[in-house]
Amino acid sequence: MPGYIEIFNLGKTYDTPNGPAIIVEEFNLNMTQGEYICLLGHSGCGKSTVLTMVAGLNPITTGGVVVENREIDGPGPDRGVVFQSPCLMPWMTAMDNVMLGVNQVYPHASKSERRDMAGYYLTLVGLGNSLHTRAADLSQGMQQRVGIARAFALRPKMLLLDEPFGMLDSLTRMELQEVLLEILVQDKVTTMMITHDVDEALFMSDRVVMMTNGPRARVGKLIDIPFERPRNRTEVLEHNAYYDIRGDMIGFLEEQDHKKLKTDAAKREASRDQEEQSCLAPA
Ligand SMILES: Nc1ncnc2c1ncn2[C@@H]1O[C@H](COP(=O)(O)OP(=O)(O)OP(=O)(O)O)[C@@H](O)[C@H]1O
Repeated sequence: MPGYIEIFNLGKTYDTPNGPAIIVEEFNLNMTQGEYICLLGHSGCGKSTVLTMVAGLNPITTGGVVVENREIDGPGPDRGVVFQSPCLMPWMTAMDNVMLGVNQVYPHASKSERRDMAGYYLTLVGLGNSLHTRAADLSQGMQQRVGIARAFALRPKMLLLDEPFGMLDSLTRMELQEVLLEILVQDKVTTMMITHDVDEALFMSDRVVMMTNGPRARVGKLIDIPFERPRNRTEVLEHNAYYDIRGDMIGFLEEQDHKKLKTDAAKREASRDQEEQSCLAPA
């Protein structure tokens, strides 16, 4: 059955000084509407490469991405992106930062409708009292809230989050995870999020995509997360499947570690052999 989001045979080759490097290859994934997926894998395996290709910000080498029956060919308002740092205009207010995107995507709505839209999402993320505060005067957590409101206010079909809570302290992080889930219950936006945090993936997602180590990274394993929504952190932590699934995820990452150690050792041996051969070769 075709997915609401279809990612088929997605591949990325970067040109490097040492020649082409195939970072992602044959990455395949279908998502249903409203599904929340986390991408998990070792640092440098290619998670951001996949996410930025889906966002249309990174040219695709092979394969493609279909969002609700339309193959993407670049960035678009149907996909909202939130990075680790929200990149706001520091001299503009929270409201004006959100309005920047809303004005572009909804030029035919009246000014008051656009302000209502921006104000609505800023209030949902807990910034109802800071609408007119300059971004530079907001804490990091508040700035990230503006980033999330900005993405939602465009009413995207898909939300792409690249470690959105990575720079926040653990309390703010937990608070924002809950804010995000609350909005998603209402808006049902299909979401792909990168995280390094196994517990965050367990709390947030419907499925976790475990990526293999690069080069040629792909989907290594898909893990279903069975916890009911709306989720309550304590109930999730106390669920009898929690530690089994967590163990499964960590087991996969450890397995990838072993494979990497083996490939690195084989590479070192091959380069030593090559050096020896060149020393023995007649001048
Ligand atoms: N523009 C580029 N040119 C060449 N190589 C690149 C480029 N961008 C990324 N890479 C390489 O591609 C690989 C995957 O990078 P990517 O940022 O997608 O990984 P990641 O899994 O998101 O990493 P992290 O978890 O550390 O953020 C890395 O080896 C990186 O050095």
